[in-house]
Amino acid sequence: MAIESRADHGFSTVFKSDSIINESYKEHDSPQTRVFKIIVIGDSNVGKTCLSYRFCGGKFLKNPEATIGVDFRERTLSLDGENIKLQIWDTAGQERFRKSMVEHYYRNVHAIIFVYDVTNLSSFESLPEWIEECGRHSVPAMVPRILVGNKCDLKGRGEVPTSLAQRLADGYNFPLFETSAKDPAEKEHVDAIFLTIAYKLKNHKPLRLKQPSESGATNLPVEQDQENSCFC
Ligand SMILES: Nc1nc2c(ncn2[C@@H]2O[C@H](COP(=O)(O)OP(=O)(O)OP(=O)(O)O)[C@@H](O)[C@H]2O)c(=O)[nH]1
Repeated sequence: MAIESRADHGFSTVFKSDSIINESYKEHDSPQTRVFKIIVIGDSNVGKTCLSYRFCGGKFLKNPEATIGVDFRERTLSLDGENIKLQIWDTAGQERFRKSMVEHYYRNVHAIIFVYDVTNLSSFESLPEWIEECGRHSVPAMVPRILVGNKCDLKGRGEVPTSLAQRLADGYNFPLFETSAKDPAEKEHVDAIFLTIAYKLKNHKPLRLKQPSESGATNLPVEQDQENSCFC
């Protein structure tokens, strides 16, 4: 079953209905809750669905189906007394399942997670293409991007050495995480990846110098929209 997307996105598309709403969402969602959109990008089969499910549902999803378009999950966190809702867009890796959706993935995104499979060199070699795709969709440079190597439980059979991944991450100035959506011992590490992003976004205090023509006052800090925000 599918549900229509909300009108405030200004488009009509479908999401799968397996969205997982953290229990805390119902209890704590309030006008003060800040919502951040995070997209998870990478080749098919690298574990994007399993990673987002591990974070939002706390479990390893057995037998996931290939994502068609986008799966939508969310989890609300309470950070230093403030509610932060992370809206995770788990995107399709297969071109045929994503092409009509790509514009929607990147619109108003707050952070991007690029995923590769540590046992699959070609999924790692695809990363520059995924990163360039973001550039082509005008994602502002200040939107945080991170790199995640998944399936570390299979690391013995690994094809992508950490040193190689670190070089790529350094080249782009992205943080690198290696983890496993499958290994229960890595559950907290997966949480930590998303928490790192949440804190970064939470601590973002957008400022803009108001122009004299707007108010008569000068140098007053006010909220600005995402396009001009710095998340650093
Ligand atoms: N060993 C191991 N397998 C994993 C892990 N994460 C995912 N998998 C397996 O990898 C396969 C693909 O996982 P998905 O999460 O569906 O991959 P995806 O990137 O979302 O794939 P698309 O939806 O096609 O883009 C499944 O068989 C999962 O069980 C992991 O951390 N370790």
